[in-house]
Amino acid sequence: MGPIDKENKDLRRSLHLLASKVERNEAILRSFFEIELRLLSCSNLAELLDLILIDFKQHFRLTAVNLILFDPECAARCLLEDYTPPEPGHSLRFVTNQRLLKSLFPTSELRIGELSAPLKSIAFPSNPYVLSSALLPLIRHNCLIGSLHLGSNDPARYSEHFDYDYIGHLASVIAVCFENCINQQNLKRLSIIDMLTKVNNRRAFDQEIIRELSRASRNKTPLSCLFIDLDYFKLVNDSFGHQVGDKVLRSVGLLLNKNLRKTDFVARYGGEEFAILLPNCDSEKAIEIGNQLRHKILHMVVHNNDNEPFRVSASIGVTSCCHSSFAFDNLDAQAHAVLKAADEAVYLAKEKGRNRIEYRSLPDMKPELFSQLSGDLKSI
Ligand SMILES: Nc1nc2c(ncn2[C@@H]2O[C@H](COP(=O)(O)OP(=O)(O)OP(=O)(O)O)[C@@H](O)[C@H]2O)c(=O)[nH]1
Repeated sequence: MGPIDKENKDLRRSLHLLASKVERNEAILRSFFEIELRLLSCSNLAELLDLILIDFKQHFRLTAVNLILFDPECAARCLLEDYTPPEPGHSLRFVTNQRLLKSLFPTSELRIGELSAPLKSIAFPSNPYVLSSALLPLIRHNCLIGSLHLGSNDPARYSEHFDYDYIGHLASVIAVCFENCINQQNLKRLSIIDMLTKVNNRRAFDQEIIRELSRASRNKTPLSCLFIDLDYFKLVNDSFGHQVGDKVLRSVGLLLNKNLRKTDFVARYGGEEFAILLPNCDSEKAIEIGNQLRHKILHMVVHNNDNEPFRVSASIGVTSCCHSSFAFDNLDAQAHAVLKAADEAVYLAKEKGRNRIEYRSLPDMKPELFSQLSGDLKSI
C-alpha cells in the first residue's frame, strides 16, 4: 500500500468516525427536542411531574430521576393533593427554604459527573447504584426554584470533561414549565374558590352540577343536593360585627369540608348560603347527612370579639334526582329544577321555624315543563 492509499484509508476512517459522531449528536438533539415539546405541552403539574419522574427515566435510559421543588407557601403541594409520585419517598421532595438547594448549587451551575458521598445522599437518597449524574438547577427570575437529578449506573454517562449545553437548556425549559403550570393552575383555582370560606364558589357549583347530573344520568345513580342557609345571620352581623359574621362563615365552610366525602362538592352559593352536591346518594341518605350537618352546625361554638361563645343554626333544603327523574337531553333544565326544589325546601324550613330540614321532590321532568322551569328560575 502506497503512502497515498494509507492516507486515504486514515481519512476515510476519520470521516466515518466524524459521520457517526454527527449522527449520534443529531439523535441526542432530536430526543431532547422531542422531550422539550412534550414538556411544553403539559397542562398541569401532575402531568409535568409524571413526564419528568417516569418518562424521563425511560426516554434517557436513566437509573434514577429525583426532583426537589422549592415550595415556600405550599402552592405546589395544594395543587397536588391527590398526586402520588411514582416512587413514593424520595423521587419528589418539597423544601420551604433554600438551604438544601444552595448546598447543591453554590454557584447556581449545572453539576456533572461523580458525586461526593454527602451530595449523593442528598441528591439520590435511595439510589446507591447511581455512579454518575447531572444535577440541574431550576432557576426562574434569578431564584432557585428546584433541582432535578438525573442519575446513571454508567460511570462514564455524565463526565465533567464534556459539554452539556443541551442539558442546561432543558433545565431552563423545565423551570419555565413548572412556573407556568403552577401559575395557570393557581389562577384556575382562584377563579372557582370563594376567598372568604375557601370552599368552591357559585360559579364552580353551577359547572359542577351539570357535570354531576351528566355523570348520574350516564351511570343511572342518584344525585342529591342540599341548600344550607344560616338562620338569623343578619342578627350575628348586627350584634357582633361583620368580622365575626365572616368568622362564622369560615367555620361553617371548614365544618362542611371536614364532614363530607371527597367526592361531595361544597360551595358557598350566596351570602350565608352553602350548596352541596352528594353524588350517588339517594333522598333518604341525603336527609340523614343533612341532619348530621345541621346538628354539627348547631353545636359549633364561635367566639365573638369579647371571646364570648355563641352558636348559630341552619335551615336545610334537600332534593334528589333518581334515574326516573332525569331529563337526559336537557341538563340545564334539570339543574334549574334541582336548584329550585332545594331553594323551595329551604324556604319551607325557614317558614316552619328554622333549624330544621325539609325535603322537596323534583317535578316530573316532562319536556314541555323545561321552558316553564327555566323561566321560573330566573327569579331565584
Ligand atoms: N359577615 C358577612 N355577612 C354577610 C356576608 N354575605 C352576606 N352577609 C349577611 O347575611 C345576612 C343575611 O340576612 P337575611 O337574608 O336577612 O337572612 P337572615 O338574617 O339569616 O335570616 P333568615 O335567613 O331568614 O334566617 C345579611 O345581613 C348580609 O349582610 C358576608 O360575606 N359576610
